[in-house]
Amino acid sequence: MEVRGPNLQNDGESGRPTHPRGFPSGEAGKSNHNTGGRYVDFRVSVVLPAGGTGERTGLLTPKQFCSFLGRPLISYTIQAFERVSWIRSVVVVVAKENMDLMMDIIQRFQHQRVRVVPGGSTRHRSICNGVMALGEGETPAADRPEVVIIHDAVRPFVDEDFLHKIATAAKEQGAAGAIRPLVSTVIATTSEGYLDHSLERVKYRASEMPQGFTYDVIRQAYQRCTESDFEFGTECLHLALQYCGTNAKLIEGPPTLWKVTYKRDLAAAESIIKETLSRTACLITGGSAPAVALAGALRKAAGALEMELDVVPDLAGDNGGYLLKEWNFIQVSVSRRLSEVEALLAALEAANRAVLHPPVVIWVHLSGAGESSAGPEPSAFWDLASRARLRNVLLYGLRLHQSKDAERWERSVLRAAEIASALIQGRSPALVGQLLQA
Ligand SMILES: Nc1ccn([C@@H]2O[C@H](COP(=O)(O)OP(=O)(O)OP(=O)(O)O)[C@@H](O)[C@H]2O)c(=O)n1
Ligand SMILES: O=C(CO)[C@H](O)[C@H](O)COP(=O)(O)O
Repeated sequence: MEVRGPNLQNDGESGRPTHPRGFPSGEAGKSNHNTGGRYVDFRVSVVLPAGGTGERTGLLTPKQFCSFLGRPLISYTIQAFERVSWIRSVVVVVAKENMDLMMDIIQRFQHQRVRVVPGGSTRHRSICNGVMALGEGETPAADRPEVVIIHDAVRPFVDEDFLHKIATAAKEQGAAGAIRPLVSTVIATTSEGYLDHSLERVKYRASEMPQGFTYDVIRQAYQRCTESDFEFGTECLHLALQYCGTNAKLIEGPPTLWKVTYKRDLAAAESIIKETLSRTACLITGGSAPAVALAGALRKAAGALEMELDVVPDLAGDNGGYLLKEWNFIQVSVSRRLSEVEALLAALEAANRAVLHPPVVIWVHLSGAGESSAGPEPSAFWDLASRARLRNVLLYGLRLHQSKDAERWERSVLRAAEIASALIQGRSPALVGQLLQA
C-alpha cells in the first residue's frame, strides 16, 4: 500500500513559500541540478523512517507528530528536504495507523514530492519498505533513484551542504554516513553488571544520520540481510558492508544532526525552531518621515540584538516577497487607526503564509508625531488580534511617544527594539492583543 501526497507529479513550481534566505523552490524532475554552487547530475531520493512509537519520550504521541508552533516535527524535517532542489522525491514511512494523519499533515502544510508508505515493526523493516517503494511496480530503471538518502524523521536540522556531501560520497563509494565524536566512553559490561572492558574512545565515532547509498547497494543489502538483522540491527552502513562488501565513506557532520530521542530533546528542538524564526523581521513604515526615522533607529538597535530588520515603505511590488518568507512584521503607524495593520493581516492571509509558521506582527503606534496623539482603542486592537489568532497570526501592540528630549527618545527606541525582539522570540499567546508601552 502506498499513499501519495498532493501534487506528487508537480515539479515544485507550486507557489510554495521559499526559504527566508532565498532557497529556490524545488525543480524536481530535471536531470542536472545546480543550486547555490552545488551540482548534482544524478537522481537522488530520500527515505524518512517515521514509523516508531517514541517510547523513550514517555509521551503518548510519537515524537515525529509532536507539534512546535502549530506544526509537527515531521513537517520540519520534510521541509528541510523540500528546500533542496536536486532531491526528486521523499518517501515517508509511517505506521499503518498513522497513514491518514501523515496524509493530513502533507495536505495541511502543502508538502510536495512526498509519498507515504506503511512502516514495519522495527526501524530496519520500515526503512526497507521505503527503499523498496522507490523501485516497485512499473518504475522504469531510468526513473529509479541512483542514490538514496536515509534520514531519521526526528532529526529536523539537516542542511543542504551536508546532504550534498553525503549524496556525492555515496555516489562515488556506494555508501556514506554522518559521524560525530563520542561524548562518553563506551564500555562493555559483564552479565553480572561489572565492567568487562572499555573502548579507546579516540578510535570510535557515533554513527548519525543522514546516510546515503547507491540504490543497488541499499536494495541488495535489505534483500540479503537476515531476520535477526531486521529485528535487532541498528546500522544501515553495516548491512552495506556485510552484504555488499561496501565500505562506507564516513563524514563528520555538524552537531545539529542530533536525534530527538527524549522529552528534553523536544524542548531543545522547539527552542532552536523558535530562535531560527526570530532572527528576521520586515518593518513597514508607510512612508511617513517620523516612521522612517524611527525605523532607522530601531534597525540600529535591533542589530545589537542580533536581529535582522529590513525596512520597506510598503509591501507593494517586489516587497510583496516578504509575505512568502518566514519573516515577522513590524508595522509602524503614526495614526491611531488600525487600517494599515488590518491591510497587512489581509495580505498575509491572501498569501496563505500563516499556514507554515505563525508569524509575529507587531503594530507600533508612534504618537506625538502624527495627526493625533490619542492612543488606539485597546478593545478594538484586542478584537483584531483575536481574529488574527484564529488565522495563526500573533498580533501584538506597542506604543511609543515621540519625545523631544533626545536622551529620552533614544531610551524609548532601545526599549521598543528590546520589546519587539522579546515578543518575536517568545511568541507568547498571553500577550497577544496587548498594547505595551515602550
Ligand atoms: N518501527 C520503526 C521504529 C523506528 N522508526 C523510525 O526510526 C527513527 C529513529 O528511531 P528512534 O529514535 O529509535 O525512534 P522510536 O523507535 O520511535 O523511539 P523509541 O526507540 O524511543 O521508541 C525515528 O524517526 C522512528 O520513527 C521507524 O520508522 N519504524
Ligand atoms: O543513527 C543511527 C545510525 O544508524 C541510529 O542507529 C539510528 O538513528 C537509530 O536510532 P535508534 O538506535 O535510537 O533507534
